[in-house]
Amino acid sequence: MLKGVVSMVGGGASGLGRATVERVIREGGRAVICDLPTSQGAKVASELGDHVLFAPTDVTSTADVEEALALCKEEFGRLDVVVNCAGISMAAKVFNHNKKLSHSLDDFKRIQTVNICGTFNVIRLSAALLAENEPDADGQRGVIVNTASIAAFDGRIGQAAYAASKAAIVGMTLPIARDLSILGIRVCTIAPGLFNTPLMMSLPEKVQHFLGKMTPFPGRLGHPDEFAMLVQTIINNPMMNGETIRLDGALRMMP
Ligand SMILES: CCCCCCCCCCCCCC(=O)CC(=O)SCCNC(=O)CCNC(=O)[C@H](O)C(C)(C)COP(=O)(O)OP(=O)(O)OC[C@H]1O[C@@H](n2cnc3c(N)ncnc32)[C@H](O)[C@@H]1OP(=O)(O)O
Ligand SMILES: NC(=O)C1=CN([C@@H]2O[C@H](COP(=O)(O)OP(=O)(O)OC[C@H]3O[C@@H](n4cnc5c(N)ncnc54)[C@H](O)[C@@H]3O)[C@@H](O)[C@H]2O)C=CC1
Repeated sequence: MLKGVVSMVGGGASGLGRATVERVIREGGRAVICDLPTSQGAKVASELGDHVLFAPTDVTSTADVEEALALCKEEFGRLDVVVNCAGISMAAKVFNHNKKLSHSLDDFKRIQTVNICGTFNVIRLSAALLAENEPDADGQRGVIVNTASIAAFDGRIGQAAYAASKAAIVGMTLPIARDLSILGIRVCTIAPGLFNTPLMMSLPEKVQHFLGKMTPFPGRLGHPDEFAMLVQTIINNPMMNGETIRLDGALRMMP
């Protein structure tokens, strides 16, 4: 049950973030979708009804995130849960001998900026609104769930930039949970394996096929709502804090 819970979902217009918004609404909560102006955020919000708002947001922008938080407070009066799903990916070898090509430094920086700095920016700005909540019997005021990837641990050929960004999210989970514990805000990270989303579909067919066969059980891509189910579990279990949870069907990616 997420009845009455107000959430803000970075990257909520697509894939895992959208599935999270849909589950929050199904379970009686409300949501603010924070996604790019060019995303499907407005369409998704209108399809899901009055309990969902769209805040055009680049998660790397202080002004955008502050505006999204102000909209949340104005329209819903509070914020209980932040889910950071916004993220991008790219693949390139650090040096491709076939093509005599070094990895673009700009591409490397772009991935870190969105995935690490975007996640950090949403956390650092939303903590104040979460902290305004009346504490529950445990003293809890809010929950933050971030999204890493199994690439943080099993990064493949071509995934230096992406894996680095996801390992950083894993690395900052515990210190941020420690920072915010005094306020009663829990922080966890999910490291998904392979899920059937538009981002995954951007992979070359050969890589998708190769990886899909790799998941021991179930031998398939995950359904985005299976990610959202774990978000709900984290929200509902007061003892889950400061940890990264793999959600991957026992997949350990090969090189
Ligand atoms: C249109 C390209 C878009 C790429 C975007 C990638 C987005 C990744 C989405 C991730 C979504 C989130 C998923 C997640 O968090 C969980 C995961 O991490 S799933 C793992 C995803 N896997 C990857 O990201 C692998 C990325 N690597 C590659 O795609 C390639 O290695 C790379 C593009 C970096 C290099 O390929 P290429 O330039 O072709 O290198 P070569 O010229 O050396 O290729 C020689 C030869 O070998 C084949 N090959 C190269 N890399 C791989 C590989 N990783 N797996 C299988 N085969 C590979 C290549 O196709 C050539 O074969 P030919 O027969 O000669 O064509
Ligand atoms: N699909 C998969 O198999 C896996 C995905 N992940 C991670 O899960 C997260 C969600 O991925 P998917 O749902 O698959 O991708 P997706 O591409 O379907 O959704 C990502 C959303 O993030 C938004 N976004 C991108 N940059 C943004 C920015 N600067 N500000 C605000 N929003 C931004 C996009 O507009 C999009 O709506 C990503 O962080 C990804 O790295 C991790 C492991 C596996």
